[in-house]
Amino acid sequence: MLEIDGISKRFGSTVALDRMTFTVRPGELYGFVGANGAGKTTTMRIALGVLQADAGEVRLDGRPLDAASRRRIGYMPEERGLYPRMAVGTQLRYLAELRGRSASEARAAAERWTERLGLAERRTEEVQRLSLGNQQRVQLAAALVADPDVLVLDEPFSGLDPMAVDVMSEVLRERRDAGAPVVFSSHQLELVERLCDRVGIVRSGRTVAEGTVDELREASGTELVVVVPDAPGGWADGLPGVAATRAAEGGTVLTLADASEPTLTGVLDAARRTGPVHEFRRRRPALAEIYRDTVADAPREPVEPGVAA
Ligand SMILES: Nc1ncnc2c1ncn2[C@@H]1O[C@H](COP(=O)(O)OP(=O)(O)OP(=O)(O)O)[C@@H](O)[C@H]1O
Repeated sequence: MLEIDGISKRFGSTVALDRMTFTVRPGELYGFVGANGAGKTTTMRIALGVLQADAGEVRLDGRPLDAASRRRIGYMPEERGLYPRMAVGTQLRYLAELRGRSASEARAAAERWTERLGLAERRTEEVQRLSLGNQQRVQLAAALVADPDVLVLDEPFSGLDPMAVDVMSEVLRERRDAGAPVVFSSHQLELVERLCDRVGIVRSGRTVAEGTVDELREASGTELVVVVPDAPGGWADGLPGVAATRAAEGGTVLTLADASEPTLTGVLDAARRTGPVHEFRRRRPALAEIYRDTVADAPREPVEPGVAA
């Protein structure tokens, strides 16, 4: 389990992190999302010991991280720190050996991961001669080659072609299924929604919402889609428990102030009085919408871990 507990970090007068807190559990794929400059890379760098926090603690399996436990983490940095002139295979073997693997283990792991990530033909090529997407595959191989217990990946999907996105997704799921905590940052919210068990939304260096996408949906309020073709405009305005209405999704979308049984029954009865009801369902907002709403009205104080804002 990887715990980021109340990490703060300033760069001069810039507050990059302000009590950043979240936990990635074993066997969990955790999506770390937030605007440019929200503090994702800084958090990951601190977790890997590349940067020092001003306050707070990072723990792995309950113990503060030290040099030895950091070696258990496979890290894919945003700045993609590979040696440009080294051949792919040599580089991967070198990184595996640096992390304590024997020469034969390192060779086997480099072969396995280059094979798996579609890089077998590129093993003898210099990294700098590869396309950016292929360099990124090598970077993922570099994070995996020493068989880490935890994966921390900074925007691993950016710039990948659809096939590479599929391979990356599959590898992350596999590591998760093998019991590793896996955390990655991304601006591709559809992908995060599809892939992640839990999501942390950060703003201005703090976690402002956290949970499964369904929990975040629940916390973002209830909307109903009602399609009543014969209804006059404004048919749902002012119904008890209805905070707002708008025309969308081929009918009327009602934002409920409360999603209680009487409110739902009242809306359904009102809809029926206008004529046939073609659709009556709860709307499921996409993560991108929840994200926009959450970031727009984020609270000033951070939420308790595990509680969606
Ligand atoms: N080395 C540094 N020196 C000064 N300021 C920094 C440094 N690194 C980060 N910052 C600042 O800290 C804040 C958080 O940056 P960070 O890179 O962690 O954000 P991010 O969420 O990863 O953004 P992005 O989505 O653009 O990658 C920003 O205001 C950034 O300008």
